Order: sequence, then C-alpha cells, then structure tokens
Amino acid sequence: MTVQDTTHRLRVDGVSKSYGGGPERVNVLADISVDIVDGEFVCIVGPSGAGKTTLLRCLTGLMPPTAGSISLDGERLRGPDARISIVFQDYTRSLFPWMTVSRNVELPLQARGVKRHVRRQQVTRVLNDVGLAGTETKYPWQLSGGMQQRVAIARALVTGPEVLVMDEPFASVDAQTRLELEDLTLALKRDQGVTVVVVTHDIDEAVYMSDRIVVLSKNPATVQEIVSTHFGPERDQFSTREDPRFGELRSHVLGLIRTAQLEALERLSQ
Ligand SMILES: Nc1ncnc2c1ncn2[C@@H]1O[C@H](COP(=O)(O)OP(=O)(O)OP(=O)(O)O)[C@@H](O)[C@H]1O
Repeated sequence: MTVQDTTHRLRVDGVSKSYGGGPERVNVLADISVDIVDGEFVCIVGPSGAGKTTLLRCLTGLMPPTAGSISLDGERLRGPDARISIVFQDYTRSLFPWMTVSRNVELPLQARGVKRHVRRQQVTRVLNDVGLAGTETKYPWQLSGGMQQRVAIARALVTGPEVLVMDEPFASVDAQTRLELEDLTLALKRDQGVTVVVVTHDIDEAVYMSDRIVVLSKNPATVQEIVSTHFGPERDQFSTREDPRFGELRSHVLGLIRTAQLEALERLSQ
C-alpha cells in the first residue's frame, strides 16, 4: 500500500440509492461500503450505466443516499462540503468563458471571502502546481483542452481540499494529453497528500493511477471486488504499463466488468 496512514478519510457505509418511486423506481446502488484512507488514490470502475456517477454524487454530498451514510473524517456528510472538491469531465461547461483563467480559479476563494491579495497569491501558486504559470490573464477558450482541464483542476485544488473527486476527468482530451494529466494528478496527490477518487471507463488508467480499484456490478450496483494494485508511489507511463502485473490486473478487472455486464443482462431477461 502507498497510503500514508490508515485514517479513514472517506467512509461509504451501506449506501443504496434509488431514483423515482412506485413502478418507476430504479434501484441503482445496493449496500455499497468502501473505506477510503487518507492520501489514497481510488478509482471506481464498472459496466456502462452501472451507477458510478450516482455513487460519486452521493459521496460528494451532492445527492443524499436512499439508505446508508457517507462520512468524512468521522463526521456524517449531509451535503456538499468544503473539504471535498470535484472535477467534471466537461471543462467547457465547468469553466466560465468570459472570465480569465485567474478569475475562474479564484472563484471558490472569493465565495469564502478570502481577501483579494491572498486570492492572487493562491491562484499563482496553484497555477504553478498544475503547470500553467503565466496563463492568469488568458481566457479558457485561448487554451488547449488539456490546459483547460488543468484550469479546472487548479480551481478544485485552490482551496486545499482533503479529497479530490473526479468524474471521467480525462475523457474529453486526446490520448497524449490524457497520459500527461494522469501523471499530473499522481504528482499532485503525492506532493499535496490529497485523497483522490476518480470515476473512469478506462481500465488501463485505473490500473496505472490507483492504489485500489473499486469494481462495481450492475442492476443494482454492488461492490463486486476491491482490487489493490500494489504499485508504489512512483509510476511511469512506460515501465509501470510494461510491468507484467499491469497486464494481469487489467485482465482481471476487465474480466470482472465483463462478468458483471453479462449477469446484469441475464437479470434483465429473466
Ligand atoms: N437523475 C436520475 N433520475 C433517474 N435515473 C437516473 C438519474 N441519474 C441516473 N439515472 C439512472 O441510473 C443509472 C446509473 O446511472 P449513472 O450515470 O450513475 O451510471 P454510470 O455508471 O456513471 O454511467 P456511464 O457508464 O454511462 O458513465 C442509469 O440507469 C441511469 O439512467
């Protein structure tokens, strides 16, 4: 394990979630329990439509679970919490195009009443951390997709969150940029000690970045298996991916997802 200690940062305890009511009711999550420890990197994967985003919305307090609870540092979460920041897939919808990079990034600080000169210092620091030093006065549309997602990551980190939650964060960028953003996220996690939870469809990405991978089943989603990767904190896009354990883990996770998909289809046809 690469985790720094065994403090339970985020605890998902028996979470179930249904949408709708009566005959329209859909049970999406059923009795999900996961303890995420301080400084850990966890990816959530599963069949398409399993409920990954639903789980993420519950564990960030954006949506209450139907049953069970989420707690952060031992305290029950009852709504969005300043200690948890979120990065969404679509940076074009999360950044304000009429605001400069600097204005976009300082928004959460402004909302908390942080003084202007402190905001400016924090923005400069965090832009430097994400490799965007000197872009303060640019507008998002003047930057590449990968750079815009770095702005979104900077905005999520500027408040110094304990947990960074990302929903398919690199799905809208090209393959090369995706690898760069994976390494950036790993470096930020390592340097800042932030706990990271990522929902991804990309199994290779999950194996490359995670300490543990939560594999969900479907209809409803349960925790099928939690897979530990056992790679250390130092990862490399070439050597880690060429490690024979990488291929074994990828095949194992893919097999679990395929089985979950087939079982979900079988249940539907019964
Ligand atoms: N607000 C909602 N109201 C009703 N049903 C919903 C709502 N949001 C999601 N669902 C349903 O819940 C199920 C799980 O959706 P969710 O988006 O959480 O899955 P996902 O695993 O993230 O999907 P994908 O693999 O496409 O990213 C789907 O059947 C979806 O139609």
